[in-house]
Amino acid sequence: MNAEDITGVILAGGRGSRMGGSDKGLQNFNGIPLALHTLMRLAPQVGEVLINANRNLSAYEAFGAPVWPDALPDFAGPLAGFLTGLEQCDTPFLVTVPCDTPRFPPDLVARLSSALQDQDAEIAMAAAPEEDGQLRPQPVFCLLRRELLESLVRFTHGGGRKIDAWTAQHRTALVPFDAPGDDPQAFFNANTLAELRQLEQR
Ligand SMILES: Nc1nc2c(ncn2[C@@H]2O[C@H](COP(=O)(O)OP(=O)(O)OP(=O)(O)O)[C@@H](O)[C@H]2O)c(=O)[nH]1
Ligand SMILES: [Mg+2]
Repeated sequence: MNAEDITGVILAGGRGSRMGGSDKGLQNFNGIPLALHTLMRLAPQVGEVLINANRNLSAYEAFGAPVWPDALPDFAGPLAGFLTGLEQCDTPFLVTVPCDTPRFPPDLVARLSSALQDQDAEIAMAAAPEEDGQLRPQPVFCLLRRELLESLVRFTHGGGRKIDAWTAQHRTALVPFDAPGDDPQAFFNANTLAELRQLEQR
């Protein structure tokens, strides 16, 4: 699989309620808006990048990538961002990355792609250790075949909102990021401003 066959979508469409309702993707991380930091880390791994945001669209447009809001109303959750990404994706594959996990692996997409191909899967989902050291699925980090659009339209229009409930309907490869040399904190995300400041210091 070539990077050119993959579109990356940055999920920045949430409410940010644990950050006082602020637009998380526009919060600074080491002086750079989180969504722009994510864009710079993701761009070398894929052919194209889209930003999925629901507020302050012109601020996101200034980062230089196309910006698409959710078609589903009322902040339906990250799966709404998967749907937006698949709808706008012109490549055979889409990879989803949230805007609030600034240390995600620089080889994220390469490892998801290898697993998807090796296991002939429809979806490859990252799994990584959390603060307690336990390896857990990281459902917002998924590589998807574009053909899954129809399935996701059906699922979301039927009221489905949970990523893992949808991915369970498809052949999903779980891809561990806990090898020696992997940053054990790569998948730590910032839900609060305090967590964001902690991530900066690491
Ligand atoms: N497109 C889209 N993305 C969302 C939505 N809700 C959450 N996300 C994204 O999913 C990822 C994980 O979400 P959370 O950590 O819960 O972020 P959040 O919803 O902004 O924050 P909280 O309101 O504090 O839960 C983030 O990248 C969010 O931008 C939504 O309704 N639509
Ligand atoms: Mg949320």
